Amino acid sequence: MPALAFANSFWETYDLLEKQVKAGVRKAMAKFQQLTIAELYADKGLHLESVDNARDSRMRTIRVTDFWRGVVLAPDDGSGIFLLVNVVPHDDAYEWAAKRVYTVNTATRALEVRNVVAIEQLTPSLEQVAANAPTLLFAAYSDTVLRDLGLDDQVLRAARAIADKPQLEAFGGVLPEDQFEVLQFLAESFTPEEVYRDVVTARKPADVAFDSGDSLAAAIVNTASRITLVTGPDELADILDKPFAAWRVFLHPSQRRVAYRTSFNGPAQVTGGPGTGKTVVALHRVKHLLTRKPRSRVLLTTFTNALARTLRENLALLLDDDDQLARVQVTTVDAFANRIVRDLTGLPSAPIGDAEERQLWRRVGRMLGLPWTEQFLVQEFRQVVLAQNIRDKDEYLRADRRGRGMPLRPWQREQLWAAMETFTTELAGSGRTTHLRICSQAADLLGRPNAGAHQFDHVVVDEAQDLHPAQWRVLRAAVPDGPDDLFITGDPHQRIYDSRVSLRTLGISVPGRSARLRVNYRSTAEILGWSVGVLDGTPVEGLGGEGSDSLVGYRSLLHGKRPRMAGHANETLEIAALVETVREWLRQGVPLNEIAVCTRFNVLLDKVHARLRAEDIAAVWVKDHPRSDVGGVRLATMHAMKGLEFRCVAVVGATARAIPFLAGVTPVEVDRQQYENDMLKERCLLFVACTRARDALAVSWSGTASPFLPGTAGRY
Ligand SMILES: Nc1ncnc2c1ncn2[C@@H]1O[C@H](COP(=O)(O)OP(=O)(O)OP(=O)(O)O)[C@@H](O)[C@H]1O
Repeated sequence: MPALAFANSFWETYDLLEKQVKAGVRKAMAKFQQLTIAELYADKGLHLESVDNARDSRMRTIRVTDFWRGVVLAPDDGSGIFLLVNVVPHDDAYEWAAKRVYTVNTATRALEVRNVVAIEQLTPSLEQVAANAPTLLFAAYSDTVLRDLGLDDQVLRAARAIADKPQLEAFGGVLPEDQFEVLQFLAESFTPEEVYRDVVTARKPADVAFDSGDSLAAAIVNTASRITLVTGPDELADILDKPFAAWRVFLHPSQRRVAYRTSFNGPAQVTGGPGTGKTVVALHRVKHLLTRKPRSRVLLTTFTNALARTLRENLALLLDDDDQLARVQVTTVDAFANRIVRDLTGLPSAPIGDAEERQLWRRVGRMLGLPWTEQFLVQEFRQVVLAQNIRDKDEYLRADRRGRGMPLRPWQREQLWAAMETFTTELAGSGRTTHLRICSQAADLLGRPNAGAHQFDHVVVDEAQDLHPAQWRVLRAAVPDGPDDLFITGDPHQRIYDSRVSLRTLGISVPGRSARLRVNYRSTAEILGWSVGVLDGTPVEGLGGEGSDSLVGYRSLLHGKRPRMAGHANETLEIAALVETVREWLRQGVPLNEIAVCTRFNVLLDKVHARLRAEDIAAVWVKDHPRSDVGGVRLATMHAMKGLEFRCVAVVGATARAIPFLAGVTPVEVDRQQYENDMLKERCLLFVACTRARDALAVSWSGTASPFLPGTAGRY
């Protein structure tokens, strides 16, 4: 009986097909499981036939409906594996199929596809331009080096004619996938050794027929990152009927390598820019850990309750197994700490919010006649006392205040310690506490000998960049030291709260066990390029607090329109223009719940809400946690956009007064270091908001534009 495999190019179109066409695909696919190869060719309804003038003699088409055809690569190696590569309208199918050639990469041994006709047509004109180009992108590499990385004759000739990165990107869509990726890495200045390690070796599947020759069947098995092989009839029905989420099936080799690595001999870390699939990797890692040990328990944490809910839904999609699901607890660190304190002390805790905490500090400052602002007091308490788990005055007087720019004399420290005691006494008097103090208490409780039952076998941490040392202490205490204890994902470029950590000093050391993801699966290259400009190359401290992190090699394979920037004379006109933008997206068929509008503050968001309602456009607040199928444009502050994604995003009110919001930034003359941190936080906040957009991004302001918007300095 023949077997079936699906290429990712198929899923890209399948999801968009109408119901009746999908039914046609299902019916045709079922035949591949019921008939012999001879019967398939003889079947009248299927019309399995060769393609005239095809450059790849294995190309076939099948009939899906009167109007749609499937494109299939037929086996020529006696294996009987048919690869479904696309579903295309009838008239286009033959042309599409005729131009494509599938080959086996000489280095990765994976199956790749190229538009051979386009490469043949484009290369001579590129060569003409290249003859006069001052420099060529790959001039530094010899043919031998490029061939060792898997380039074949045709791609080598094309690569020799490419002058710069935009040309490479424009050409990319027609080049074989692995070879294109090798060229992209080289273009980003990775050494050939690094490219070999990150692209070629990364693709080497651990447990399959890697060296089993050039047969189509072996290559299909070796291409797990782009092809899924169907192993049984139930599986076929399952994958065709469920809404298809590519991330469940196709992992990029760099994602698969970390998610499914058998074991890490201690804490491991995955970083990467927005949309590189860190959350996807965290979910797959959970799956791996649960599968490896039948009774193991996993704690999976993220930053907000809304993100925890989405993680739970996605995990259920990925695991599809109630026993496994029951062994995972998905929560935020704060909620977990709260539960531990309640369970182990029998006492409920009542944390106050940030605004109340600031208010209390203001009262304490006034009561004691202190010269410092409440912002300074909050920061000193969080970044020195709670961060270092300081319990008494002597410890505070000796404390290392590295990272705090304003030096303090001993008598000032005495004064501050008295303020901290007043703060905690006031809190205790009203029966309240703070989230971070609950975390400190939970970490202590988990460290006691009788707490083993509350610990987990593995802890997986998503959105790790904003965790405070007290929160890290809870996570460290939630799992015994050892192999696969902590798996951490995060992006230091998305740090939007003021938490600085040194993971090593907290007993979480990752050297030799860290990986970086570089391919963005969410946004178009146009949105990404513009958003990276918001950061303006400002250096960013690494996730664990040691050294800096960078976005070198960070890229998207998708293309679309450039982000739209618009300044307006006043806010009313800006909101009117926003309504037009939203209407335009709706006219293009974008569903309401795939559109988000975000602002720095709630005041403007309220105005947007009122105006959308007046225009009969449904809108809901992200903070109300609407279910994903609830209609309505999503409204959120920039902070609430963390971790989310939408097809279209409008960032409104990006003015010089809102971003950076100087009232929240420590004045440079008070503390230069804190000023720089605060300013970076503001940049990162705008970066986070803009990188939530998949297809379209519109940024607007009234009055003077935010200085962080690339290309708009001082614009009205
Ligand atoms: N291998 C993959 N194949 C297809 N889609 C993928 C893959 N990996 C990730 N994605 C998609 O890319 C998008 C971003 O993934 P994810 O949310 O995991 O990224 P992230 O790095 O956690 O993002 P951020 O840091 O911005 O929150 C999601 O829509 C996800 O489904």
